[in-house]
Amino acid sequence: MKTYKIASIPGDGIGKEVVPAAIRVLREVENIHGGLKFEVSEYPWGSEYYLEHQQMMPEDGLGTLKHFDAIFLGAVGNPDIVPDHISLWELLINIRRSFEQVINIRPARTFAGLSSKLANSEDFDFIVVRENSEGEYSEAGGTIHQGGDKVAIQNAIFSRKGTERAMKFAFELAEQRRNKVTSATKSNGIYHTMPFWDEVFKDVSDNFPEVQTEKEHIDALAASFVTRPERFDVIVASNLFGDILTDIGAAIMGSVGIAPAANINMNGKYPSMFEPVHGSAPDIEGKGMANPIGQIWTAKMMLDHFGETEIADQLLTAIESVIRKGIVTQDIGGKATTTEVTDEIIQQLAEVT
Ligand SMILES: NC(=O)C1=CN([C@@H]2O[C@H](COP(=O)(O)OP(=O)(O)OC[C@H]3O[C@@H](n4cnc5c(N)ncnc54)[C@H](O)[C@@H]3O)[C@@H](O)[C@H]2O)C=CC1
Ligand SMILES: CC(=O)C(=O)O
Ligand SMILES: [K+]
Ligand SMILES: [Mn+2]
Repeated sequence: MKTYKIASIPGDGIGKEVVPAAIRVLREVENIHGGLKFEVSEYPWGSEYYLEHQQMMPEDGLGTLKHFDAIFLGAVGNPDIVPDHISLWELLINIRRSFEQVINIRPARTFAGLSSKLANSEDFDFIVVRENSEGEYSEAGGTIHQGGDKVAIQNAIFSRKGTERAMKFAFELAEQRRNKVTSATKSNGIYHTMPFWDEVFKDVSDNFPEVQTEKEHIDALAASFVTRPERFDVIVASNLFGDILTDIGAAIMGSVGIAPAANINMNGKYPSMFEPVHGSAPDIEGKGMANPIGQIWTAKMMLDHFGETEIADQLLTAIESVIRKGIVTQDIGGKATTTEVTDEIIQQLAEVT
């Protein structure tokens, strides 16, 4: 029996609805597989925890998480009670940085039976590799003066090490796919960091002569995601560009509610963290309407990460068949509740295996 220790952090809002749903699916994975066990420990960290303790997680929270095989997180953010930059930086971004989860992998693709928000869209299947440790998401900077004189400075940080690492990851991923990498740049408007980004891209691409490359400015690239998503294979992007592109990728699939993501630690020192692209969706919290597919597909990525690829593929097949049957939540055109979709995925999983 192989046992995986998972730290579950539902977080805020619909995170508290979709994480338990995905854990139920993982329980079915255990049943079907027979040789796998998930030891799940749940931590109630988030904005409500902050109200009580003035911090998003306990002082030794990272020490607690460190010993797990993976972290399975929903979403963080309840802007009514904690400012977003505090809640995200103290929990989500703190874990990403402290645990050196330097790459964020975010796939997007069409599914049979799921009508993309694009009219007459062709099939597409791409993965955004988002640099996850530096870039525009940075604490470097500050404010001076107050009121009308107030000035805010925010520095973007691009190291050769971090940039090269993300690009190399993207090329290696492309080699296992369709051999194409697109670089998201903006070297026409951002004077220092983006020409540097282009320079590193050129250097890394020289080591992968068989991979086709292109670079596109982020504005045009964002438009291409909408007009011609079928032409992409792997896209490598900085932290902010990758963040924005992956919400577009999710939107053209049909909904941000189905997009998965994996925050990958590459040096083996700390666990990786699996959390969907979407946030805590306060507008639909508590209504039973949250699409659980993003979180469940994220669980599939966690299974892949563990090397349990066969059952992971079966889980994706189960998700696909539920989409095809149209037993889906409102965001993708159905009437089903979070629980009904989850029940159906569990049932399909039993049937496909
Ligand atoms: N990784 C994380 O934990 C993230 C956290 N956030 C935080 O979440 C809060 C809300 O942020 P928003 O910008 O509104 O982004 P959001 O992704 O939470 O919501 C955007 C829209 O998508 C819908 N949506 C999201 N997930 C859905 C699902 N599973 N099923 C159906 N509909 C879904 C929401 O109802 C909303 O209309 C903020 O506090 C924000 O900082 C936002 C993005 C990522
Ligand atoms: C914070 C956020 O939106 C993200 O990391 O995707
Ligand atoms: K999330
Ligand atoms: Mn985002």
